[in-house]
Amino acid sequence: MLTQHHARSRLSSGCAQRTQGTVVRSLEACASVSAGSRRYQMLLRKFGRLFDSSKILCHFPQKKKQNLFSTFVRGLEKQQTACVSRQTVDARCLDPNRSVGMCAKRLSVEGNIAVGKSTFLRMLSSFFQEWSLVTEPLQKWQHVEDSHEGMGNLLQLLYDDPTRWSYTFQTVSCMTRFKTQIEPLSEQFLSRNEAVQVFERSIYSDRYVFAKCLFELGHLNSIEWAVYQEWHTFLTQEFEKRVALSGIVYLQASPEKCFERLQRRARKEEKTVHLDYLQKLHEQHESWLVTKTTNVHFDHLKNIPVLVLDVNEDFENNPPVGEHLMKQVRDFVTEF
Ligand SMILES: Nc1ncnc2c1ncn2[C@@H]1O[C@H](COP(=O)(O)OP(=O)(O)OP(=O)(O)O)[C@@H](O)[C@H]1O
Ligand SMILES: Nc1nc(=O)c2ncn([C@H]3C[C@H](O)[C@@H](CO)O3)c2[nH]1
Repeated sequence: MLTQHHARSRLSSGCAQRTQGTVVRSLEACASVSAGSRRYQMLLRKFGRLFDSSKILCHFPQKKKQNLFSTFVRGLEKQQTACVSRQTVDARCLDPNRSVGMCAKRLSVEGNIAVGKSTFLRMLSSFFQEWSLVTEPLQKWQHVEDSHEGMGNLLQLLYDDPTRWSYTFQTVSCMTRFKTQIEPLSEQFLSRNEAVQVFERSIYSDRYVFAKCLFELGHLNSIEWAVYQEWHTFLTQEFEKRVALSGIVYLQASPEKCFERLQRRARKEEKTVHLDYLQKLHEQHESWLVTKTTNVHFDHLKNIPVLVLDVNEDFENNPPVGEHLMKQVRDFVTEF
């Protein structure tokens, strides 16, 4: 292992055409991965080369060099559990000015209507009490301020007249999802060894499942679909890391099973939801997350890790099934 002494002697050896930014990024990356992991070794080699290949640090004032060096040494000493990929390191940082250690792993739980996402989130909250869970902002859609009527129920309007209300619904659903996804996390939460945040659905299912489906069904016309996509792309690029996810958990069940659960739950707005709509939504989920034939527009989303969990079986009233699902999520999260 590179010792403090070795690294110091390399500090004084020569110069190269590297930017300060590169050095800082390497240092931060070194500090953020587990010592002993392959990625760590790779960074170590890269870091060693940076020092070997000279000029690098001659642009830095002495104090800065010392700070950088102690950051590096702290990185060497740090024993973290997970091996973090470069892409994930980026996706985990909510604020680009924040140090790499102050990041959260961010997952979304995706799946068809009534597949059991809320139930699954409740189970996550009892297994992983330290995690931050963010439920879908459904109540906001059921209570939209209406200057004439007081409050309007947009979910009801959508299901009663989808062609009239789909565009309005998607603007509200997506806007509320953006708001929840960019909400800052407390310093206290972020400073935990493992800060994990889980969202029930995301700005991505809003577009690649629902809005796309409503367009294909003719409820969004081509102009509405184009306008929706334009502002969705714009906002996602603007917010960039603040809306990026580290992974997706896809709860998969047959449309028939979801329909059965939907009927049992009997939410009043969903009386007009039929099996064929659930079949269409199922196909959208499969194309996006399983066969990956959906054309997605954001690089980080193209390669995102997806955990597919079969939830046809009752996990709500069957503890061993539930525990097995939780274990799979635990392992999945540990991987990145
Ligand atoms: N694995 C399961 N086995 C049996 N019943 C389940 C299971 N998961 C959920 N349910 C039941 O199915 C119904 C729908 O579940 P839930 O509300 O969690 O779905 P959801 O995916 O959050 O729905 P939505 O898409 O509307 O947000 C509830 O009555 C719940 O008790
Ligand atoms: N059109 C449409 N777009 C969305 O982004 C969206 N997200 C959720 N829903 C519907 C499904 C449930 O009935 C109910 C609660 O999940 O809201 C949506 N409907």
